[in-house]
Amino acid sequence: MEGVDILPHERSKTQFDVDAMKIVWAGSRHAFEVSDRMARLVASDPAFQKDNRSRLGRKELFKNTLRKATYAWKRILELRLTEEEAGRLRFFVDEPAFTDLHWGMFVPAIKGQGTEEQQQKWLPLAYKMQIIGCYAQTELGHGSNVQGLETTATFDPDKDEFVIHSPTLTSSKWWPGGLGKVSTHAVVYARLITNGEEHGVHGFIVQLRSLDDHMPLPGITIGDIGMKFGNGAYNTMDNGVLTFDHVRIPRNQMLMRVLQVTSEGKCVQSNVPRQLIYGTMVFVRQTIVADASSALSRAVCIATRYSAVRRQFGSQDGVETQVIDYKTQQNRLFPLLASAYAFRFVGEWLKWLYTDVTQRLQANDFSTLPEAHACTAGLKSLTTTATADAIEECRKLCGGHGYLCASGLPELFAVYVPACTYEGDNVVLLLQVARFLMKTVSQLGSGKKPIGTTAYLGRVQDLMQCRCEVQTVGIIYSINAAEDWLKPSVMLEAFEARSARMCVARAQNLGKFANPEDGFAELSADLVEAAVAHCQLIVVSKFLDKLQQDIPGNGVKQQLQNLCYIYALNLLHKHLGDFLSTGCITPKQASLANDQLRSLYSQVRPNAIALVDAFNYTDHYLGSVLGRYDGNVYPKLYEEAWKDPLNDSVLPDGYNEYIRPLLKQQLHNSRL
Ligand SMILES: CCCCCCCCCC/C=C\C/C=C/C(=O)SCCNC(=O)CCNC(=O)[C@H](O)C(C)(C)COP(=O)(O)OP(=O)(O)OC[C@H]1O[C@@H](n2cnc3c(N)ncnc32)[C@H](O)[C@@H]1OP(=O)(O)O
Ligand SMILES: Cc1cc2nc3c(=O)[nH]c(=O)nc-3n(C[C@H](O)[C@H](O)[C@H](O)COP(=O)(O)OP(=O)(O)OC[C@H]3O[C@@H](n4cnc5c(N)ncnc54)[C@H](O)[C@@H]3O)c2cc1C
Repeated sequence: MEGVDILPHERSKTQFDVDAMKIVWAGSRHAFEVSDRMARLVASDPAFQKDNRSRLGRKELFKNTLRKATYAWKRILELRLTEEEAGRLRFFVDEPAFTDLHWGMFVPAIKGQGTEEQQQKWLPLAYKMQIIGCYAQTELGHGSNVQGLETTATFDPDKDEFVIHSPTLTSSKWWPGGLGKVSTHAVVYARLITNGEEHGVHGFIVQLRSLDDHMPLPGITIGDIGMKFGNGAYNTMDNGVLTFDHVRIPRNQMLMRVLQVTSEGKCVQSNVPRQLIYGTMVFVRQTIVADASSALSRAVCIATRYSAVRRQFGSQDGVETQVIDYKTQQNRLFPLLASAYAFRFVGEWLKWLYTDVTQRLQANDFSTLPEAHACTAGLKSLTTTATADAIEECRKLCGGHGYLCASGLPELFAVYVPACTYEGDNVVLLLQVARFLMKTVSQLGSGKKPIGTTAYLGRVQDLMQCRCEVQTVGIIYSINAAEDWLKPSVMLEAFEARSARMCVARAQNLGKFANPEDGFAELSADLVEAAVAHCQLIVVSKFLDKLQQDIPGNGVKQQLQNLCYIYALNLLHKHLGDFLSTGCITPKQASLANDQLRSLYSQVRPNAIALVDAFNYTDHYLGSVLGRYDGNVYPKLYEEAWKDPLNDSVLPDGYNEYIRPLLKQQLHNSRL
């Protein structure tokens, strides 16, 4: 069987209702319908063509992005799309642009940190795109350490204005997307100074460019920071540099939900916590988790379809084996497929958590903010690291062809990998989680019961005390056969115990230091491992929770169960050292877990193609010859090669200048 016959044959083996799975993946029938409609709209419009991106020079590429982004906006208005539809449309256009920062950070910053009055003034302008905004926080010399920013905003009571200034080279704003060439406004983060006193970092709405001729306003120097990793990729974005030379803005352009500055320069703290200044980052980190499942599922879809099409080495009847049938391929690919689903569900849960904390904040209940910060920071870190690694693994799973731009994977990797850095470097964010965990553990003795995602720390403490005498044989008695690993309570207990024990051990080690900050710095690598264990537990537990829900559709729940256990057992295998060294499981139980994992791979194998079809990606969105829905890989790959500009002529440019003289010289020499 060849090419176009393979994937239909694979689909005929499916053991579950793919349409029902599409709805589970999308989150609801409504979400599925919106996504499906928007994906088709984009795919069918030649204006959104994207297959030439990697061949364009920077200027052409950027102009092309401007064209697409403004055309997308025109369509949004013409079709009167809802906010949800517009978001999906932009998602399927699949090209990083200034609009991401305008809608994703500038608008949320004003919503989250602006007073009612400020929102009323600025949001209508932003909603109509009469102003375009970006989020200017990071500086050349300071990114992770927000409190270390150098830009100043000094209040001048005589004029009732702030003076925004960049005192040093390192205080130049550096990186903000949309800043370099497009934004008319920015939310700029700067140290507030009133009456000679410092009051920490705050956000200010600053106009950067004239609304008439787009020229930078007096005192403002602005430009693009230059080419970034990869062809095409994130180079569609104008990440920018910006300096201020005593730029004046009215007092009412400081975002004042957290702190108000009066006309005398007095600071009045409102009743919301200072950390709300970081609120936009919490919002975006939450969206990044949902995005991780999109990027990962896209790579996995390409690698899975291609693994079914690709054959290597013989079998007895002379037909080569589909590479997807090799256990090694399954062992690399299926955990990534499982991760895509796992990240989808944890992303759904995180969205719920974010909505919940937002509602509480509106009601002046700030109690869940630290947990929301820890969860968004930790899950952002976990899912983006795993996704970036997974995209690269998918490229390798596609062999040599994965290295071609036509596979879609190099560009996907190049666009995706900065997610490990932006919105908080992943290690820095895990250290935040570790601080939160250490604080929680330190309060256990005081009788304060941990809640939410840390509730298990209270429970497992009890467990550790009452079962300490059997620790050498593992704390989980009930695993005596491979199938025992398929019990939700067993899986949860193993992940909870591992994380709790790692946290408690780290806290005990910290206690040995006279100065806790010295201890934290010295043990930071170990602390990061505990934070990872905690975040992995959250993902596993939210996947298990999902399975408790009513999931309609023939065979759908069974498939999700298989994926959930593949996700968890693969993690267990990868982090076996943690599970064994903390005495949570025995080597025998670990070996049973591996047996179970292999058996699950066999159950997923006939459903693999349908499980990636359930993502409902159009060929346009996938942007991959290897991942085509019809599996017609080789003819299309062959066709694609001829489109390369090098093939425009038989003889390359430079033949007469370089190749011909070289060959002639060799000929001449050989005749001597
Ligand atoms: C509508 C469509 C949506 C589409 C979305 C589109 C998304 C577009 C994506 C585009 C791609 C890229 C854009 C990229 C943008 C950026 O990168 S913006 C810049 C991001 N920068 C960072 O993330 C910097 C990272 N650093 C920090 O966050 C903080 O400085 C840090 C967490 C490291 C804290 O450092 P410290 O100095 O220790 O902390 P301090 O300021 O003193 O505060 C300590 C205290 O505060 C708590 N805390 C910290 N952060 C938060 C938070 N975000 N929320 C709540 N609480 C927070 C911390 O836990 C401490 O609490 P404690 O109780 O005192 O222990
Ligand atoms: C594509 C892209 C888009 C971006 N868009 C924007 C934007 O729109 N607006 C904006 O304001 N910013 C933006 N940024 C900037 C981004 O937020 C920062 O790059 C990010 O916060 C990391 O900060 P940094 O670059 O200073 O890294 P650094 O903090 O300098 O990190 C360097 C290394 O030091 C390590 N490190 C740092 N601190 C610690 C610590 N305390 N303990 C242990 N290790 C540590 C890190 O793990 C890392 O390995 C963007 C960045 C990129 C790449």
